[in-house]
Amino acid sequence: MKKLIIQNVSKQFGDVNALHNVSLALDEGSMLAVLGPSGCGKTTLLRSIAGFETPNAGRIIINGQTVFGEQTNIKPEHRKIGYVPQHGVLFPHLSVARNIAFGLSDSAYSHKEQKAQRVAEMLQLVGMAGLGKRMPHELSGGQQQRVALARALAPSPSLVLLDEPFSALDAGLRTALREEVKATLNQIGATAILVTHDQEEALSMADLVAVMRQGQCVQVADPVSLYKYPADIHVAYFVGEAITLEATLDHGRAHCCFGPLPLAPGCAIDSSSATIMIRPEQFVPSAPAEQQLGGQVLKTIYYGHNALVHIKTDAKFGAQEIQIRVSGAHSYTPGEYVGLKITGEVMAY
Ligand SMILES: Nc1ncnc2c1ncn2[C@@H]1O[C@H](COP(=O)(O)OP(=O)(O)OP(=O)(O)O)[C@@H](O)[C@H]1O
Repeated sequence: MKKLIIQNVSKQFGDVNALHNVSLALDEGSMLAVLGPSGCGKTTLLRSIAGFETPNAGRIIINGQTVFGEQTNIKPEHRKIGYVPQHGVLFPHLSVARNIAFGLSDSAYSHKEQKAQRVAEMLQLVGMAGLGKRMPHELSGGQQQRVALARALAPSPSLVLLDEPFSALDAGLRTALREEVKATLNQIGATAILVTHDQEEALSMADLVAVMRQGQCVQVADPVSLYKYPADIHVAYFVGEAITLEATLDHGRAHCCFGPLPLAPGCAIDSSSATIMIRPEQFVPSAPAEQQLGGQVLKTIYYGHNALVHIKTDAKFGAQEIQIRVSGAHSYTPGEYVGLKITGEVMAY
């Protein structure tokens, strides 16, 4: 069953089209990442789903119930949504336990003991059992975000909305917390939407990624398909490093300065003028050989687990500056000549 359906939602602020005809659908128990650059409309979309923003057009259905559209606009507090905002999430004057209990209604949890029990369950869920008496300022940034998640999950929401919840954390903590949050949401079968401008976060956490640009949803795909088959060059660059080359397409092959290359499914088969896209890790270094693609190392950018090696291909292969991704265990010296093989298919636009 679809937990969330968004149909042609638009929102204008004056003459800014913050959202333009956005449509999305999300399965129960899955996570959607909304990915896009600053100002593309991510937060407006999240706030429209939550009911904090009223769209100008469209329809939003949660759990089979229209919460917006067709003369309906259900108030945020009746949409059964858990919201984890970016900053300033906890009430500073309330203990961790009281922060978590804040969203628990007296009707659903009429006894004090029931509330305390639910708070204890939530603390356990986010790995903070026994810390309910602490005040927010006595917690690390990561712990504060875990409490914010516990508070959002406590009332058993239909949908959990996470608005860049890791952006204020340092890199190491961010990676660890991403995995924890994903595991926690999986454990309770939550359906969630994560807003982020970090492609690594979107690809590593979500089942489905929606890429937004200037208020529009330009592609919705699972992480592997999105990375391998981006809808256009801009999406290709947004979700990773890309090398683009001019080519002609003929009978399902791209002909470029590196020779003939197989085309990914769904690309045009014939064209006298196309741009192809290759990912840096599709280049595999090999021993230099006659008539085989190769070039001279310009520089290496080392990332530890892997490295990007900048190479200028040989003149007979177009003297192109490209980047290839190699294991961090190998080192390449500027001036060194390396042979290159290209693996997999290329996208053409
Ligand atoms: N309340 C508002 N009044 C006027 N313009 C707004 C308002 N809220 C958002 N906008 C505009 O709508 C567009 C989309 O904004 P939004 O905050 O949704 O983008 P975003 O993708 O979440 O950006 P960021 O990643 O920087 O948070 C932007 O041009 C923004 O300036």
